Amino acid sequence: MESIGVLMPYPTFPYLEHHLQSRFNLLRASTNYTTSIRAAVVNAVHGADANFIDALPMLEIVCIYGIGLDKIDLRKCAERGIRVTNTPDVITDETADVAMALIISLLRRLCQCDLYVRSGNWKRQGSFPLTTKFSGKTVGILGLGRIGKAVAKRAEAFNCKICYHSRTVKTECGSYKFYPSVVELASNCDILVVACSLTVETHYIINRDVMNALGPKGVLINVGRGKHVDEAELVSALIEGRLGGAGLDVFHDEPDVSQELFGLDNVVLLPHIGSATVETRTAMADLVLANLEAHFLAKPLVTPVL
Ligand SMILES: O=CC(=O)O
Repeated sequence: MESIGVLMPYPTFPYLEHHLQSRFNLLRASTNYTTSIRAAVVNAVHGADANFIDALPMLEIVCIYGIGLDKIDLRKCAERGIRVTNTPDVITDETADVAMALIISLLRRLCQCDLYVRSGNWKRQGSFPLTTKFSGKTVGILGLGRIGKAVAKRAEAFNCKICYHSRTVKTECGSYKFYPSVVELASNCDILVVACSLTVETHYIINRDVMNALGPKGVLINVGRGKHVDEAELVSALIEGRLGGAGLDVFHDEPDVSQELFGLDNVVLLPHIGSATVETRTAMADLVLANLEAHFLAKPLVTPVL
């Protein structure tokens, strides 16, 4: 397979680059090589749009090093008969762990606590102000797919009540209460976790009405995509005290983050680290490699999208 041209348009993870380089003809920029490129490895954040795909006439497969499909022109891939794979399952635990970390950091104000100790304020000013308990709260989950279910399982271990809104009722999750709308879900939970995929239907699904329904004591956690949330409305809701807090791993225009959020005490902001551990990124890379090899050996793809 050493002669097969595989394009990786931007750096990802040295382990993946090393294995691609040793097994394929790894090309890092498409210029001048377009006709020899038969596969592309992209991440979920930059994706593969119509221009990218059009520039590669011999492209047979797009392997996403990630799960989100919102930046991939799936219609164009389908038209051209280009196969698409992503890396589901292996990122579930990690992303759910980050959701839990955001909830606890936000409610117990762990970032401020850390600063309190480091700055010497503990010694100077005494005990840190009281915070909010997490165990036993009601957790509402938007999107009860793999990640949503993993968040629910973790929250159950904290004696939380679980409710959700999804496209369909999940009969296998009978102990979780289903709400037919996001506003109803938000009205009936303390913590709302966004764990659905970004589609035309879920774009800005967290709008002013949802934030108002969640209310001054409610908190929003987003481990999905920034564009699930109307970020300008979120800033207003937090500043005006209509929403209690937000824990965000994803933003509308990453890596640009609304500056107003920096000045707020009731937010925890992470740089899109849902799957960012050595263990998970290695498992994701192994899946990319397995899909590429399966494709070029004419075997069934391991995790096909198309
Ligand atoms: O956000 C990350 C992904 O979609 O893999």
